[in-house]
Amino acid sequence: MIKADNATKRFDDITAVDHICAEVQNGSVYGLIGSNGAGKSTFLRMLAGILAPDEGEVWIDGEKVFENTAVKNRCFFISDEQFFFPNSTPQDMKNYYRRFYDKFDEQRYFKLMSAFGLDETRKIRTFSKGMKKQVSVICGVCSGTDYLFCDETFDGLDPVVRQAVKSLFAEDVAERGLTPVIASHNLRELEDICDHVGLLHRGGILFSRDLDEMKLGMYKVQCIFGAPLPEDAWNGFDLLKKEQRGSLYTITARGERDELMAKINKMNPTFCELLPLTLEEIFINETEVAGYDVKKLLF
Ligand SMILES: Nc1ncnc2c1ncn2[C@@H]1O[C@H](COP(=O)(O)OP(=O)(O)OP(=O)(O)O)[C@@H](O)[C@H]1O
Repeated sequence: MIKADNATKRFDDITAVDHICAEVQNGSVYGLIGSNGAGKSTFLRMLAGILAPDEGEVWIDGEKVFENTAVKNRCFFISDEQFFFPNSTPQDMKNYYRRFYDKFDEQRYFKLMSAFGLDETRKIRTFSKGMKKQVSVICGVCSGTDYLFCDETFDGLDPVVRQAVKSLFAEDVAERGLTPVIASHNLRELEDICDHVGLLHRGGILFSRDLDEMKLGMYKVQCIFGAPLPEDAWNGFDLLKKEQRGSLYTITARGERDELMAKINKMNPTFCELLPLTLEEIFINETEVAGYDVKKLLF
């Protein structure tokens, strides 16, 4: 388990990370979301033991992270600003990581390089931004670490590769209990992968919640009626959102699923179905309830 206990980092008069207390359970996928400058990269670097806290502490499975080689051997950091040795090839980087990480899986590296269509003997500086990211991701998952810290890792990847990377992460989470912590300013990029999301704002964690918990008791329903409904038709519902286009309504409401559907069916819709809620919708609704306007913080 990763634990930040009042973790604080200052750069001169800027407090980039401000007394953060947070926990990341092993085997979960933690999304760290926040606008530009919120402190995501700094916090991620503290979790990975790259930056020392000025105040507070970061622990991994009860051990301090900073300057702890044994703990660092269990962590891989995929930086937003890609780091490769000058003039290096993927093969050089693989050999470097193989020396550092005891559990580096070389066979898997070969397999993934070929699956992603990357030439391991070509100079990385000649690769595109997305290809460089792919090399980092492949080295990251092949290092066999327990924790993977990803800073804007999906940014710049095309949709097919993004999905492939998400599948790789999901496979490692399921098969060997990997714990990825993924920082992004875009909630949509964390869709389908995170089970826990923390919202960072001005260096502090505003909100940290389990997605299944957030989804509980919140439903989105699309229904069509013979004619537009009167204004007071939805009065008996705990509505979070209502959209209307003629006689087509899309509502997001709190409540118990069967009770909600029974109430709508009593209104005699010609069509009615439950729709899945997007991560963005869940998050917006939930943070509104907690008193924050997430649209102002993220979009
Ligand atoms: N090395 C540094 N020296 C001085 N200030 C820094 C340094 N690194 C970060 N900061 C400041 O700390 C604050 C948080 O920066 P950080 O990079 O952690 O934010 P972020 O949430 O990752 O932003 P982005 O989404 O834009 O990458 C910002 O105000 C930034 O200017």
